[in-house]
Amino acid sequence: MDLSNSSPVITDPVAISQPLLGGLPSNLMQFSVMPSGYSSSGMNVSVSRLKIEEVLVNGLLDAMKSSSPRRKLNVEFGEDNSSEEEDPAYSAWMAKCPSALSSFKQIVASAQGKKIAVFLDYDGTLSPIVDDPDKAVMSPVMRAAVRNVAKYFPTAIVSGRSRNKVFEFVKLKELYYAGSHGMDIMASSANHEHSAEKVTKSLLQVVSGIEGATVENNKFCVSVHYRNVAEKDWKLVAQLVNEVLEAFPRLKVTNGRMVLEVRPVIDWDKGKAVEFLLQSLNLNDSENVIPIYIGDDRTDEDAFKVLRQRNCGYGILVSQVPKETEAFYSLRDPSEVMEFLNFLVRRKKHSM
Ligand SMILES: O=P(O)(O)OC[C@H]1O[C@H](O[C@H]2O[C@H](CO)[C@@H](O)[C@H](O)[C@H]2O)[C@H](O)[C@@H](O)[C@@H]1O
Repeated sequence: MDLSNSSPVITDPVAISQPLLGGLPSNLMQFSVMPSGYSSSGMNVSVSRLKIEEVLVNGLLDAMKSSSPRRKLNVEFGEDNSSEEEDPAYSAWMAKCPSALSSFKQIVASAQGKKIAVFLDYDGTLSPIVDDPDKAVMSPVMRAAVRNVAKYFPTAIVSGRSRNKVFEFVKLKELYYAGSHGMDIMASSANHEHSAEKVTKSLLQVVSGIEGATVENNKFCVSVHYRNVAEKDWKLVAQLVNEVLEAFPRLKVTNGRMVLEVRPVIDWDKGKAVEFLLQSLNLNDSENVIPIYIGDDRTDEDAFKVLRQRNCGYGILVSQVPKETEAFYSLRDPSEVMEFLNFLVRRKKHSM
């Protein structure tokens, strides 16, 4: 992720022509992007690194939310959350961000005569959050639901994981994949990967003494997981990550669901990735295309925001707790995501 030698984000014909992306139109091969706020000299790094203390506080809040009793009901399928709406705070939030299932009729009415494009986050959206990131598998029924959706609608996975890794979980060749928060559809330089390897090595060294801390190399981004670390050690994890990053001024850290995500300081995120995919897939006609983006994480907010700003399509937040969001609708958990995807397919078949 040493960004000093090359443009940070340019089309990589090798990367985008890989079979994983499956049949991208040829215009994608010519598409290139130079994000704003960046100069190829590498001097104009305008995004300041989040203070690690801030990250930690956010992380603590996140952890508190994640470990709430509501989350404990979050078995992937078949749980009874019928008392959910009785929580006044949740009900108030649902009034602002209604269920995409109960609002399904409105959603399809607005999509009448238009083409739907589906964008899906992976962790927490298609697979339930689990303690071991390597075991975040997708259930066969969810895979079948996503496969069916992709039969009728252009469908992309937009994940914080590396593209290859998320493909190993999803295993569907008919989808489009954007990994490393969208950087893995188009990042060009081998330097990025080289730097990810370097920082991964340093991070592994420093957290090796902390029980439960793990480091995951996501090709252009690196995740430091603290889900399985005793709470008393979280601050230490954060401090150590911060110290390592002192030597990598072109990297920043953001906080996810009990994970510190180290990524390049470039103006690129899941929102930009969605815009890129819409353009590349000839789906940029906001009059006739309705993009639906489903995700559970802070990084998905960038994509929700893009859809809101374009005034076309819908962000759907997966959450069992009220959250500030740019999404229009909500779903409680992956089981509801699956239900929503199945509804889309059923409705499509019905209208044919
Ligand atoms: O954009 P996503 O597909 O949601 O990826 C975001 C991060 O997801 C993974 O971590 C999260 O899920 C793990 C498995 O359920 C969980 O153990 C961890 O606490 C969560 O933060 C992934 O491992 C990270 O690398 C991604 O950045």
